[in-house]
Amino acid sequence: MSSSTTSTPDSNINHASALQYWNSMPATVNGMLGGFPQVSRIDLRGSANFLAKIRRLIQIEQADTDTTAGQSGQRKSKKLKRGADCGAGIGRITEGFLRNVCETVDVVEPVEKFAEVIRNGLLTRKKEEGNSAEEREDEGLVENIYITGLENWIPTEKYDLIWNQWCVGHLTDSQLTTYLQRAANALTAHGILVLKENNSTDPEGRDIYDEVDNSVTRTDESFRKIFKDAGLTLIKAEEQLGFPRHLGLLPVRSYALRPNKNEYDTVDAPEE
Ligand SMILES: C[S@@+](CC[C@H](N)C(=O)[O-])C[C@H]1O[C@@H](n2cnc3c(N)ncnc32)[C@H](O)[C@@H]1O
Repeated sequence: MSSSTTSTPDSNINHASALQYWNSMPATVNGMLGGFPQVSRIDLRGSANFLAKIRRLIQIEQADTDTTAGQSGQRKSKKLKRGADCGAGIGRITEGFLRNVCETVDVVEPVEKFAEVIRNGLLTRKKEEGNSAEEREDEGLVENIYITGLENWIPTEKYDLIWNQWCVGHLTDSQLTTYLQRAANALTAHGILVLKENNSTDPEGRDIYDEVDNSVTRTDESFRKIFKDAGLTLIKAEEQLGFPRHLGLLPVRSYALRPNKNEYDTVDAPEE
C-alpha cells in the first residue's frame, strides 16, 4: 500500500528485503494496510460483492451443464468448501470476508509473526468452556498455515477459491506466471482464482518498482498479459470503488481467473 516509488523493472525484487520490510511492520490492520486502516471495511465489502457476482456467473455455467439445477441462476449459494488466503498477513481478509463464504481456509504467509496472529487467534481457537456460540461456529475455520512466499508455495489441497490480495507485487513476472499456473492446477472444477491488487497509473504505462516495501505495482495491461502467458481466462475484472478520494490511493482492481476453457474463449474484453 506504500506510495513512495521509483521507476525500475521487476528485476529489483528481492525477497529477503521484502521480508525484512514486512518483519518491521506492526502485526495490525494498520500495518497490513500501510497506514490506511480505514479502507479495510470498504475493501472487504467490495470483495464480498465481487465474489457474489463471480459465483452467479459460475452458477449459470453449472446450471447449463446440470439438468437438476433448474432455472439458470436459481441455485442457492452455499459456502465454498475450501478457500486459500494468500499473502494473508494477520488474516484480515479471512476474518472479515472469507469466514463468511468458506467452510475452511488455508493461509499462505511468509512472515512468521503475522502467521502467529492467525495461529493464536479466534479463527483457529480450540473449543473452550465459556466461548460464545459465534466463536464455536468459527472453530477450526483455518486449517493449514503455510509459512512461505507464493513463489515457493506448492498447493497440496484443492481449492474452490484462492484469494491473493496486495501481495503478488512481491513476485517477479516470471514467478507470478508460474505461481498462477500452480494455483490454477489446485482449483476444483468450478474453482476461482482472484487477484486484488493496486494498478500502476504511470503516465508512460510502466510498472513501478516500490523501493520501500520492495514490490512492483503493475499496470492493468501487465496483469492481463501475465494472465494470458499463464494460460488463464479472465472472467471478470472490476475496480474497487468507494475509497476516500483525499487519501490519494492507487486504483485497486479485482481479477477473477480460471484455467482456459472453451466456453470463455470468446470473451476478450471482460466487463468492468
Ligand atoms: C499489504 S500486506 C497485505 C496482507 C493481506 N493480504 C491484507 O490485504 O490484509 C502484504 C503481505 O504480503 C506478504 N508477502 C511478502 N512477500 C510475499 C511473498 N513473496 N508471497 C506472499 N506474500 C508475501 C507480507 O508479509 C504481507 O503480509
